[in-house]
Amino acid sequence: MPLGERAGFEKSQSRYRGVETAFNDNMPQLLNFNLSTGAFDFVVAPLMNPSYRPSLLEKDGVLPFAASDLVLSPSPWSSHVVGKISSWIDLDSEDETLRMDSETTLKQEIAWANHLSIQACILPSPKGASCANYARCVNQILLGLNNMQAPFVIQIYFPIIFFPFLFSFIVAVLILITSLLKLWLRILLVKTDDDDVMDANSTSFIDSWELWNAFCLLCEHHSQLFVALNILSSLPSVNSLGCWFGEPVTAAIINMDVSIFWFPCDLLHAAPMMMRVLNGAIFNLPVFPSKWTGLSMPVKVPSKADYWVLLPFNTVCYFLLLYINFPYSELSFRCFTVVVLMDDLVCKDIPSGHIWTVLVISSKVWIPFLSKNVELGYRDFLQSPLQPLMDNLEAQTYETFERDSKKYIQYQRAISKALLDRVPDEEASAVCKLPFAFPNPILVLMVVGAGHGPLVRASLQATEETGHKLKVYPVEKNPHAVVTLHSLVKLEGWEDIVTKISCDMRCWDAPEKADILVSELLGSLGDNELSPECLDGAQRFLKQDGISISSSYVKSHKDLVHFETAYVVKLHNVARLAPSQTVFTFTHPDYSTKKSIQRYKRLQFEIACDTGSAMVHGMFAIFFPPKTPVCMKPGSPLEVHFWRCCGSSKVWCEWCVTSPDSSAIHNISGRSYWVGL
Ligand SMILES: C[S@@+](CC[C@H](N)C(=O)[O-])C[C@H]1O[C@@H](n2cnc3c(N)ncnc32)[C@H](O)[C@@H]1O
Repeated sequence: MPLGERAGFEKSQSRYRGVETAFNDNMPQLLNFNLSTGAFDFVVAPLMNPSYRPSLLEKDGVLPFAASDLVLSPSPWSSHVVGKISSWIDLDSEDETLRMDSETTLKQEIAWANHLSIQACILPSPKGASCANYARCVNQILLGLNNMQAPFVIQIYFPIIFFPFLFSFIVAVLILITSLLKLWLRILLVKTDDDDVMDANSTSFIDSWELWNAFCLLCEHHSQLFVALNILSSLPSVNSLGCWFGEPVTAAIINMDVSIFWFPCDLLHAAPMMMRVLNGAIFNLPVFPSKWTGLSMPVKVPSKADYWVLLPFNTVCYFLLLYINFPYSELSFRCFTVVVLMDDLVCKDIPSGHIWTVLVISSKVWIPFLSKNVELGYRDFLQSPLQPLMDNLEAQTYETFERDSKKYIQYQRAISKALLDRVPDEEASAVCKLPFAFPNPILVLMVVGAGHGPLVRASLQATEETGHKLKVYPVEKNPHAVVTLHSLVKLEGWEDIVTKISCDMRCWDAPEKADILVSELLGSLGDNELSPECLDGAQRFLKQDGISISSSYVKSHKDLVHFETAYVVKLHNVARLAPSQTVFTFTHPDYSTKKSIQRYKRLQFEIACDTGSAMVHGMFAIFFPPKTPVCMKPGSPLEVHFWRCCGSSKVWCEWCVTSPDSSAIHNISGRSYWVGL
């Protein structure tokens, strides 16, 4: 269930705005006051009286600690309230009474939030660098939340069988139960080199990411634990900010007073001026004094469509930004949404225009970027790579390939160029002008691994574009795909031009040689669909001066078995710590006699010093995980070794890390992950 209901928006939490309030016993009034204008969708409210201390109970008998749950029906609790855990709690305090009070209060507040079916609670920031006891209690709570879920589900499924009419009720309850309470840990985003930010009781610096990482490790990276970044008036370096993009950041709490704005990064230099112009001219918003825009802070959002958030700082109220980082969001790039989080007392001092600024910007800026994006369902989802040589792909897989229209456009362009290279325009037109019947030269093109035929279509479209004539041989070893190919040829009336070949390209006895050999066997790693093996087998029927498309490619980028396997994954929630590097290169055709398709490469990745500490969980475009994540200290390089090994029935990779520390060699002899020949 989303935090609030907002008409006209697609359903993703990224659209919702909240306002932070002081404790108020009268929750209906609090909601009415803060949500009635439509500016906010939910409140971030303390659930317990801040004066409550368990140790004082016996003396003063301070009960009840909160208002009755019945003041609201379950639905508003769940969709309009985020719980704010008491900020005074300090579970790592030297003071035993405070520590014990903190633990009891934390557990009571979470249990109360859970009872109210609240979706999320914001936990206060750890008070110092040492947070082991805090993390231990949070981990216990998270474990308890999970355990609470199972019996409910069993009880609920049971009557569905016998009482189908209860279905709608049951679905509603199931939704509540399956949306487990999430915990957002507030972390102050501080610069590692910021002299002002010191551990309260020692001289050591508190690195925000290290603090979060330590907490998260202690909680075993629990999936219900998120980070809410509290951005202060000075930002860490862009590189160290990048580390957060690999973390489950659900919110950023920002001290600021007016507005935020988005700019494509190439407008960055003009940003402060543009911000004023756009505010006034396009969005019809208040134009703020230039001294505010001068304070703008660019936050780089490292994504495909790099966008920047500009944050004019002035500590009056808090703005909370939620990542649009949900796998099913329809937005095609990573971005933030605006959630205003401010104390309602402070709120009174802020002209309403400022709130409207946030409202209008957040509604207008999102809409142009909405797009149906086929990759969204695959984000951050680890998939075992396909083995199209050994296995026969399913129809659905071909359909997924075919949705990548950009790929086929690029192929069509390459084929057009190859056609022009083989028969330049002048030559073709000279042939046409001859007085006697002398046919245009007909080029031979072979699509090896044709699948359902999208590359055959791209080839024929290229002939229309260039006016050249072609004879096409699609070669496909998957008999099911050949059936589809057959129908396509018939349906399109290509029988005179296209001759289907149903066999493995490595053993096909071609009736003639090809001018152009087209293939798409790269996979995510360049060679994991075994293009070197297949194309070496196919180059027999490419003319000596023929053209291969693609012609060269590089390896760009369980227990034991799962950590010795490469995965296909559309990485989205990721911090890219260093630029990608070339690993292996293959060239086609390759007539050298002493060639080997085994490879070895050692690579060093330099990570910018101002990145701070970081954790490496994997490498390359196809994801190779190290068995144990590699902890990087500022300034130390990552050294990895990579081997491509070939046997008589399989091809596999082995890899290891040798710096900053040495790992074992992964996947030795292809014991866990290999590609069958
Ligand atoms: C990645 S798919 C590409 C399919 C199609 N060209 C496309 O773009 O949709 C690779 C195709 O090559 C076929 N293939 C793989 N190895 C082959 C071989 N040795 N001989 C013939 N076909 C092969 C697979 O069956 C599969 O259909």
